[in-house]
Amino acid sequence: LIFVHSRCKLRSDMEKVVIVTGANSGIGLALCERLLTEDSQLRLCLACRNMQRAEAARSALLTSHIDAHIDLLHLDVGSVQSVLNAAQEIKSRYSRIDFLYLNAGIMPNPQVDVRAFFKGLFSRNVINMFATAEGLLTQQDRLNSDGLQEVFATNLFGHFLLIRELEPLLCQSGHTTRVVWTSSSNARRSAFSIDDIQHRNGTEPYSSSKYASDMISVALNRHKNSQGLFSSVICPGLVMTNLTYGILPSFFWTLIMPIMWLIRIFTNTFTLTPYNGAEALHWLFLQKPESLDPRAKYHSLTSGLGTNYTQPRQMDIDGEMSEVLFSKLLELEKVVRRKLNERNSEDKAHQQYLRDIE
Ligand SMILES: NC(=O)C1=CN([C@@H]2O[C@H](COP(=O)(O)OP(=O)(O)OC[C@H]3O[C@@H](n4cnc5c(N)ncnc54)[C@H](OP(=O)(O)O)[C@@H]3O)[C@@H](O)[C@H]2O)C=CC1
Ligand SMILES: CC(C)CCC[C@@H](C)[C@H]1CC[C@H]2C3=C(CC[C@]12C)[C@@]1(C)CCC(=O)[C@@H](C)[C@@H]1CC3
Repeated sequence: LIFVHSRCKLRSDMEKVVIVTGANSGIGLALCERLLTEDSQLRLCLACRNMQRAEAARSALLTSHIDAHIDLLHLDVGSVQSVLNAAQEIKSRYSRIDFLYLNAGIMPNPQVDVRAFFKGLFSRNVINMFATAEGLLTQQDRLNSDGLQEVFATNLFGHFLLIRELEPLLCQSGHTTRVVWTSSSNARRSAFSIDDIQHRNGTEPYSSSKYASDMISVALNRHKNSQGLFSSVICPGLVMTNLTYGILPSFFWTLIMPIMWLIRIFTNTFTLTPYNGAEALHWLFLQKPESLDPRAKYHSLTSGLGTNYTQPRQMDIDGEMSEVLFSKLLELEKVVRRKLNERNSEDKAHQQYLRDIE
């Protein structure tokens, strides 16, 4: 019995624990598929807001990886309460985390500036326009039920709060944990304002939130590397997923798809398939954290001949500003926790009142 027990313990010690947010579709799902192919011993946790889609994703993964150890976790990164509940659940399920992939993201109500597109098409900036969508895209954001801007809350703050809640697991002596943010080459310094971190007053909340995640990754490395937590950011390139299909009407995508494959010959950033887009996420899984550059964004790229590779590119980050953002997020965390406690006690009081008058 002791022998069996120690073998089981050995197996669970060797199993890497990997959590992926937004794992039920697109790049997140492709990453899960690639990780299971790389390491069949993984303990993989799909952290999703829609449990039906999460269940479907697990079934799809199990068809090609029959013995895989796949857990599901309910997590809506856009809701403070959901993040706190999910973190609690993670702490009760796992004794350590090896990789935390912060991949969930949204781009609501996107608008394409068609005039800017055609202007850009005949300019020297055309390749950059196709790689970053600079000057082409705006979005309409809204407040969520926590009173936060939805894009900021989903793409950045929910993930930040998750890291904060999981700190006891992520920062353990003698163990290294890797946090990987799915950022974007659409992240742009000029779209971000340190005086408006939620982007309440602009029309590029997506770009702002992704730039903020780049900065937070740099700040996390400064604060947490000594405690064994290493953070990286990636850009998957332009990938055809639910997010991109939401930008133009579907008939339009069908029309321009042959052109997209043609453009791919001239730019390596048109990775197009979720498998290709997950290249940098997969590549980071195989790297030693000490060998990584905390100020680099790792790009998934696909050559004209279809070869996938990962390339680091320096990010345009001001260290001082990333520290200020880090402090502002810590402040905001205090505020949302206080508000949530107040809301919960009001709810309790209301329920008590209802019971009393019954
Ligand atoms: N596609 C592209 O060209 C690029 C994508 N990215 C980034 O890649 C990441 C993955 O997107 P992609 O695969 O393209 O698009 P998908 O829409 O296919 O995937 C997004 C995933 O995030 C999940 N998600 C969204 N909101 C929440 C939430 N509040 N809580 C939990 N999960 C949530 C979605 O779940 P659900 O199914 O419930 O909506 C879905 O699983 C995003 O961060 C995106 O910004 C970056 C650069 C380029
Ligand atoms: C004739 C039409 C008006 C053509 C429109 C083309 C655009 C829809 C694409 C050109 C570059 C694309 C792009 C993205 C979305 C679709 C385009 C704007 C992204 C913004 C998708 C999400 C990201 O994070 C970026 C890295 C992508 C960059 C390129």
